[in-house]
Amino acid sequence: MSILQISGVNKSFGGLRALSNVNLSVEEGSVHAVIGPNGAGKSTLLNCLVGRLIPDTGSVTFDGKSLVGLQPHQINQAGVGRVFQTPEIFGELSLIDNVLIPTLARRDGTFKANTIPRVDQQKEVNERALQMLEDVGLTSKRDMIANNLSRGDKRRLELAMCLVQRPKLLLLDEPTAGMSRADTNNTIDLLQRIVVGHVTMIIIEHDMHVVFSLAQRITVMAQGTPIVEGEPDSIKGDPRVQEAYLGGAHL
Ligand SMILES: Nc1ncnc2c1ncn2[C@@H]1O[C@H](COP(=O)(O)OP(=O)(O)OP(=O)(O)O)[C@@H](O)[C@H]1O
Repeated sequence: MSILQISGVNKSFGGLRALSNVNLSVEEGSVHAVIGPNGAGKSTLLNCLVGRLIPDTGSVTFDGKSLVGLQPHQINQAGVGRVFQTPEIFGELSLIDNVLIPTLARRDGTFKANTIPRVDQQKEVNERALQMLEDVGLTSKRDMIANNLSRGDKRRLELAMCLVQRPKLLLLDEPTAGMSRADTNNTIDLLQRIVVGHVTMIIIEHDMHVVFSLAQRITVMAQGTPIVEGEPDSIKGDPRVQEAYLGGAHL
């Protein structure tokens, strides 16, 4: 059963057509990668899903509900979580407070900063936030100020902030960009452990090692439109994909 249906989506910036008649369906519980060369429209598509951009035409239906025209926070409340390339964390706060904030936001539907101390005393919320830090391997740093974390740990923290809200769909934009091979492999392990099989995920990624380690289905975009879709093995050998990547050097 599909949880996300994108139909006939177009998006232009002035005279530049960034998305052209995009149709994409994502199966509930799957990991779906969207790949393609630079400028293919991947980030534009993701931005249309999270409400940062509004498609010029077309529909985006998530869990039976239209997302087009909703504000980013409304889309988040509908169950779509996202981790983008630049971690969006509260840099001056401790890790545990960073995770408590979205826990609270999800629970009450609103967030008020002055409720943090009160919530801190609530066992259930606290335990959930602590468990989340444990899941991403940051328990020992729970009282550190988030700004002092390494780049990789900031991404782990943002993933925790996202997952603690129990999204039905998780969007990841290049989760391993700029990471060493060791950090990349750690991230793959982490995602396999706490996301794959638990949450439907769309991942945009240039690193094919990451894509083929995680994805069950892959859509290849080029010049704003999906050109091929299929299971990883069929994508690897598809000549249209090789061509889109100028000889297939990335694959
Ligand atoms: N806000 C914007 N204003 C004008 N043009 C834009 C804007 N955002 C994206 N574009 C253009 O739209 C096209 C698609 O860009 P997009 O960032 O979606 O591609 P991408 O596949 O994510 O590329 P990359 O892998 O390099 O991140 C590109 O030609 C880009 O220059």
